[in-house]
Amino acid sequence: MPFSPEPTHRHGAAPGGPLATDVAVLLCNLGTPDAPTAPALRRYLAQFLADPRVVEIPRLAWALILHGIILRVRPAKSAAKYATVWTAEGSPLKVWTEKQAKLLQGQLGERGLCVRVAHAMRYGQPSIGQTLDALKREGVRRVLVLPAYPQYSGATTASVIDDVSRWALKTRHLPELRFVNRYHDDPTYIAALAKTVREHWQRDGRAEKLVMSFHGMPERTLHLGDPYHCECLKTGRLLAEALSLRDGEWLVTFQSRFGKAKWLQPYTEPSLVKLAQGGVKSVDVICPGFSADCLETLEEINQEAREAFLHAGGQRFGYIPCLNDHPAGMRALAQLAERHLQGWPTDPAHGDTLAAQRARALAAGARE
Ligand SMILES: C=CC1=C(C)c2cc3[nH]c(cc4nc(cc5[nH]c(cc1n2)c(C)c5CCC(=O)O)C(CCC(=O)O)=C4C)c(C)c3C=C
Ligand SMILES: [Fe+2]
Ligand SMILES: [Fe+2]
Repeated sequence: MPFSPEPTHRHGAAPGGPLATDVAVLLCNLGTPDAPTAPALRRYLAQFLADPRVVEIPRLAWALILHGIILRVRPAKSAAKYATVWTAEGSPLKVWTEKQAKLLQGQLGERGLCVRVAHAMRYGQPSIGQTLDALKREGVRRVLVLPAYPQYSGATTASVIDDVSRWALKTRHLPELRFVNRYHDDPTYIAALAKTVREHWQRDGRAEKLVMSFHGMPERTLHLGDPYHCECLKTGRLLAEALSLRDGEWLVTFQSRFGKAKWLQPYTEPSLVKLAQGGVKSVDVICPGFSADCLETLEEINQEAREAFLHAGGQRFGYIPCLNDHPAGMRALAQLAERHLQGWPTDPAHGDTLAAQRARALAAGARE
């Protein structure tokens, strides 16, 4: 049978027919509101910020602050920001994540791997539990969970694993499960980032400094043993090495501070302002911790931080987009998945497993 990387043929959820593979990759991202409106933001933030992995303060006190203050004020403010980056197809994070799942399916197919790729969101839709249920119904018996976070943190990666575990607690016949915890130092990921920087330099010229801005975390999580900070610094160092940058030509900063506590430093926007005030005229900014452009990169960096840098005397602010659907970034994800799929039956010749045969028999029975 000719091999097709298309998810609609034997290797995907063919309408009316079962899968020829019982192996799936589940690409998980954070999730995003359904609409750039205050009610949609309230639903999204209520779920996101109630996660004890995200806000680690005693539950009762936090519930009072969250419902008494934050969910009354923040939804409208955040909705206005989302409105500035919203596209015809929806939130950028959703659009990129869907596209990445499709491309990953194709890339794995081209590598001769017969797997089903699906995507899910930790907060909002499609949820991780509902997607795992759907995969099971299609005959999937093995799932590689791939959180789209290069650097591990309790707030992101572990929270995805929590959610899969919550689904597992109420599921009788569990699939085999594997998890990718991190890929912050993966050479193909670093090379992909370096490629996007070089492409930017070729197109727009090279700035005096390369600022690598990562999403922040409360500083206390570092002292409690969260590896996130160290992994961001390692990604930064490896990217600088890949670009042959010298000390002083690059820096790592942390953005998106939330709440009053001290977060990881240096903070992105104040650093950019300090650079401009110190006479730096041009910067390039990349956000290597985000696998896809989203509110935090498009609005906070490419709008707010840009304005702050220019206002403080900077003259040129180059924004380098996230890996999104860049072929080099997709190759990195495909290679990562391939490595973690080792030993599972992904060969098309072996794709017609007992599970798939059983699913087909069931489907045939159901049609009669
Ligand atoms: C990439 C890694 C991320 C880490 C680490 C992270 C930690 C973290 N985030 C918040 C609070 C908010 N984050 C918000 C948006 C947001 N965060 C990430 C990624 C990480 N967060 C992404 C990709 C996005 C964008 C989502 C989108 O829809 O585009 C928001 C919502 C927006 C807003 O109201 O400002 C909040 C809130 C905390 C508290 C935290 C660590 C403890
Ligand atoms: Fe966040
Ligand atoms: Fe933000």
